[in-house]
Amino acid sequence: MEQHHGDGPRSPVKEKPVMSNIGKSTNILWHNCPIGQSDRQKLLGQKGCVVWITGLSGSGKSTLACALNRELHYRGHLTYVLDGDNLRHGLNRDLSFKAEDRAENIRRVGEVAKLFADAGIICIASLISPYRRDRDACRALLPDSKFIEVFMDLPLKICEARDPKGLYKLARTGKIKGFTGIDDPYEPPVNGEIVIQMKDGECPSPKEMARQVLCYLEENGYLQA
Ligand SMILES: Nc1ncnc2c1ncn2[C@@H]1O[C@H](COP(=O)(O)OS(=O)(=O)O)[C@@H](OP(=O)(O)O)[C@H]1O
Ligand SMILES: Nc1ncnc2c1ncn2[C@@H]1O[C@H](COP(=O)(O)OP(=O)(O)O)[C@@H](O)[C@H]1O
Repeated sequence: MEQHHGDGPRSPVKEKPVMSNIGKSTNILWHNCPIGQSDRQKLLGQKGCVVWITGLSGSGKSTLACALNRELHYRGHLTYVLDGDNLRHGLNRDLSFKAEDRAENIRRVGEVAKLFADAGIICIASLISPYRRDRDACRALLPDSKFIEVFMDLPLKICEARDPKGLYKLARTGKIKGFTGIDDPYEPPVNGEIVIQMKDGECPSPKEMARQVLCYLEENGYLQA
């Protein structure tokens, strides 16, 4: 992040630094390093960005994240996967599934993803991220088309039939409350960059889904510095 992110004006060089107040942090100063994002991108031969995969539980988010990660890795690109389920084992272990905790979950992951993108890495984030407002807030953190939203547009019926963790069954019998798609909302993206859909009643294979995203990255210049 080479630009100044404070509330106040940019600190003039060799003049008294201008302190900022951000949230509960008072008297803080943005420090710029001489090696920046463009230097790291040149080193890596790619553009740092965030591929944000959203969709219902069981829609294939993690499957796509892993398949895309593999394809990019074998083509020599540096990637990192941020998976909602995994992050809830650590960074986000204090968060529940109520709306405000989901919002905080997405905010934190958005900020982490922004750091990865700034590092020049192709960051693949796969989270249900059910609220449009929370996803849009992440998009706003990543200007210049660095936020690529991928919607897993699979019907609830398919996701529920897969039910690899048995969670839909628990939700249907009331043993899990507030389960996305059952008794908690999911707001689909309106203008996302990529939509993964069934074709002729068939779900694309993991490799096909990954190729769809890969083509987008290639066509839009992310796979070169
Ligand atoms: N109530 C409820 N609703 C939805 N999902 C639930 C819930 N309780 C547990 N799980 C499990 O948590 C995984 C989703 O975590 P996320 O961090 O991606 O969710 S969110 O973005 O904060 O909505 C999700 O993983 P995926 O199935 O991979 O989506 C579930 O395994
Ligand atoms: N394209 C696909 N075709 C067939 N099965 C899939 C596909 N994508 C995912 N699956 C299967 O569906 C289940 C849920 O996938 P997963 O990636 O865990 O979804 P999510 O991360 O959205 O919860 C898994 O059992 C997975 O193997």
